[in-house]
Amino acid sequence: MAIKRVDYSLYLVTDRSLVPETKTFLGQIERALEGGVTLVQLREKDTETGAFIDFAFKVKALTRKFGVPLIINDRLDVAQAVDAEGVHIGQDDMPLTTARQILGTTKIIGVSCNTEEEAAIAIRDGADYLGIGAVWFTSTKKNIKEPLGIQGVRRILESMQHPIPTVAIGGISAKNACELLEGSSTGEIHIDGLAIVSAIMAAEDPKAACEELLKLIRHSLSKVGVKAYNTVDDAIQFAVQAAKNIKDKTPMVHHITNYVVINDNANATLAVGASPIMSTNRQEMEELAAVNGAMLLNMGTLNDVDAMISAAQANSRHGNPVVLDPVGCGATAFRRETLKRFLDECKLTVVKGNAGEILSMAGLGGRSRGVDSVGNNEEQLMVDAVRTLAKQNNCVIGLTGPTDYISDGGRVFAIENGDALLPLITGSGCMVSSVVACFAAANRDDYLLATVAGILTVTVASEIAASREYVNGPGTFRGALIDELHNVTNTPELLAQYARIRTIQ
Ligand SMILES: Nc1ncnc2c1ncn2[C@@H]1O[C@H](COP(=O)(O)OP(=O)(O)OP(=O)(O)O)[C@@H](O)[C@H]1O
Ligand SMILES: Cc1ncsc1CCO
Repeated sequence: MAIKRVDYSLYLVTDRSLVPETKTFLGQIERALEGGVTLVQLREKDTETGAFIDFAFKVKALTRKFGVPLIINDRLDVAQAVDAEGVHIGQDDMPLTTARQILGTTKIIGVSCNTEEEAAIAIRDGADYLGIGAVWFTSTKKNIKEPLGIQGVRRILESMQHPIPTVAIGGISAKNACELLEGSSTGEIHIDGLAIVSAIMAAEDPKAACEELLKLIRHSLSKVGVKAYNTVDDAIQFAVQAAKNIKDKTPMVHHITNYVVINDNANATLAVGASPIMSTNRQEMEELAAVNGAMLLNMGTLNDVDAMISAAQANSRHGNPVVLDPVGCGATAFRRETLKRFLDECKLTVVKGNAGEILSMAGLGGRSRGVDSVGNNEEQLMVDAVRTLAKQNNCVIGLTGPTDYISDGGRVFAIENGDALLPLITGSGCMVSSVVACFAAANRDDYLLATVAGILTVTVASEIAASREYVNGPGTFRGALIDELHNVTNTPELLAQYARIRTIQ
């Protein structure tokens, strides 16, 4: 997946032996996903490799649909075969450093730890998260050492000099979830989520069980000071800092864009403080990916689609965000097929299109007219489209128009900024995508908020540009827009001053 901020809150660890007789293993996992689990670890101890891979593909199809990362226990080969988002390894499994060499930096690797020393070594060797346990004795794991209890978990948290995300595991249920989360918190460090086996796998109704657990976990996490980054204030603060980060990091943003907008895209990229490179030559894709901050693909004037796909894949291998602008994607069979290839063959971080394009992607076609926006539509339709597409494609979806809607499948933001001159210049949407790519390049911790920040920057800049007295139509506005992209990102407090953002539940 395009790695977004990983939500460790409710982490399902599977165990097929616990599934009630009247239920199926896959059905239990699907119900759990419906109930909101935020991460799934497939743990198969006695399944033959072929059968394990077959089953893992089925689980991957489900986790992909729900936009949840899939982690494979112990078996790197299976994780690679199904392109899972990561692996979880125990102390007796393959060493972390070897696993990292094999999987690279873009995959999540979690490590089980039972002591302060094990935690320190896993952090030193680059684990993405720790599974701390067993907290209590449990029927699902036989040969466990002395259980840690709540105080043992707390001791490990206290010992962490460079904290990374942690989940607790072992005997956890709705009965002890809050006590564990709140009791192990040190005030500064807390566990980020709970890994749960039997309370979900053996449940008669895993969906209801997960909903209850998630409510308890979220409540306790907010008590120990976890921020969800889902308010308008969060988005605005993020945007202000994110603009500064572009200027500090000056990331390179590789564009394969259309020939109508190419110069405006390069100038917009420079104006916000990033560095554009507009190469289309296959021979340098890999080398560029190694030094690149983000990749932008734009479908406006499609030429060498294979080169675009290999460039996107090279960037994903290097951990770079990939932004797609699906220009006119519903207009012709060729564009529909090309979009499908991008979705199937690339790991897209953000897809940003106008209303017609995004609705067409959501199967609500017929509303798309060439590369133009359809104008006003029901808000609910737009919100459902961005949220569902984000879940299905495991990425952030941005839909632009008079109001812009952005979702990562959970959170949804609406932006009301923007001047009516924007749709009168060709490629204003393409410029938005370029700027989103710049924000994503320099702000990799939350791609939803980076996308909000990118769209906000262009729309605020457009309002300021339109108000300049020398602007008297689309031509002068186009130049002024580049000026104001530069000014707004040099004084990003303007974003906070002008922002008209809403959250949608
Ligand atoms: N009527 C409007 N009023 C204010 N802002 C608008 C309006 N319509 C679009 N915008 C803004 O203009 C920008 C481009 O959005 P739009 O949906 O027009 O893109 P697009 O159709 O993909 O453009 P293009 O294909 O020309 O690149 C977005 O930032 C959006 O917020
Ligand atoms: C007009 C046009 N045609 C293909 S791309 C493009 C620019 C808007 O995306």
